[in-house]
Amino acid sequence: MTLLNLQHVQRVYNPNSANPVMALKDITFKVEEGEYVAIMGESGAGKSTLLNIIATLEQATNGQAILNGQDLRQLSKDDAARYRREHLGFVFQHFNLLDSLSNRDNVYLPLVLAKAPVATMEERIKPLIDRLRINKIIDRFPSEISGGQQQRIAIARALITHPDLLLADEPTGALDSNTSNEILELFDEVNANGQTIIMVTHSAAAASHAKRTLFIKDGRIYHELYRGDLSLKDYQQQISQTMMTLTNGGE
Ligand SMILES: Nc1ncnc2c1ncn2[C@@H]1O[C@H](COP(=O)(O)OP(=O)(O)OP(=O)(O)O)[C@@H](O)[C@H]1O
Repeated sequence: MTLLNLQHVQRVYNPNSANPVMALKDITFKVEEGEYVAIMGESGAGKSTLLNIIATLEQATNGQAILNGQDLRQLSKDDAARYRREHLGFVFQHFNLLDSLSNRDNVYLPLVLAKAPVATMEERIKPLIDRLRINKIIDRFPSEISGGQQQRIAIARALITHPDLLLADEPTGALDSNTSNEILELFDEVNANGQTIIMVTHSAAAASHAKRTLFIKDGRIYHELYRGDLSLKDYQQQISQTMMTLTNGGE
């Protein structure tokens, strides 16, 4: 089933000024339930703008953005905030955990905001503690654990609402390569469990874990690669080559 359907999405910043910026010119693609899609492109290509539109943080100026049957352009600001809480999970480059809360309370936070009963929180955290291997750190504080461990807690926080879609923005950008690999393997497992993931990244190594990579250039989809049966290494090489061609202005 199609989870996300973007049709001819455009996003113009400062449309009435002397210098309007067309951050997205014409973006059309679909994401099926259970897919794992990476989005790559040079700085300024429009990746964050695209992610913000899918995340209901911004609205498309033109075109259609439909997520799980909901037309995102129809959402008011309040509706969008609720929609985000109930349907989307977020993982960021810098983890964005609250230092004053224990790791457990950080994971509970989206359910606290949704006024879920404590029993639901306790029931939902259990499989996450096992799956994300955070049992030893769950009752510490974010300042007492490593970056990779903080990202595990952030992933648990993103998954505890059972989101339709997990959005990750450079999730390994602040981690060393070994820890990045651990987090990417975790994303693989989360996806293998059926979770749909869209990840924005500058890293070919990170993108190679996704089953499909979309390349954005100047606000348009420039190219698309499927991993198919390729090994991680070969796929990563293909992604790097495509990025190089894109950066050099090739067709
Ligand atoms: N609020 C804004 N007002 C005006 N222009 C903006 C705004 N946000 C982004 N832009 C412009 O829109 C274009 C796309 O920006 P965007 O942040 O989506 O790119 P990006 O691919 O995410 O870049 P990076 O990899 O550096 O984060 C750029 O030209 C940027 O300067």
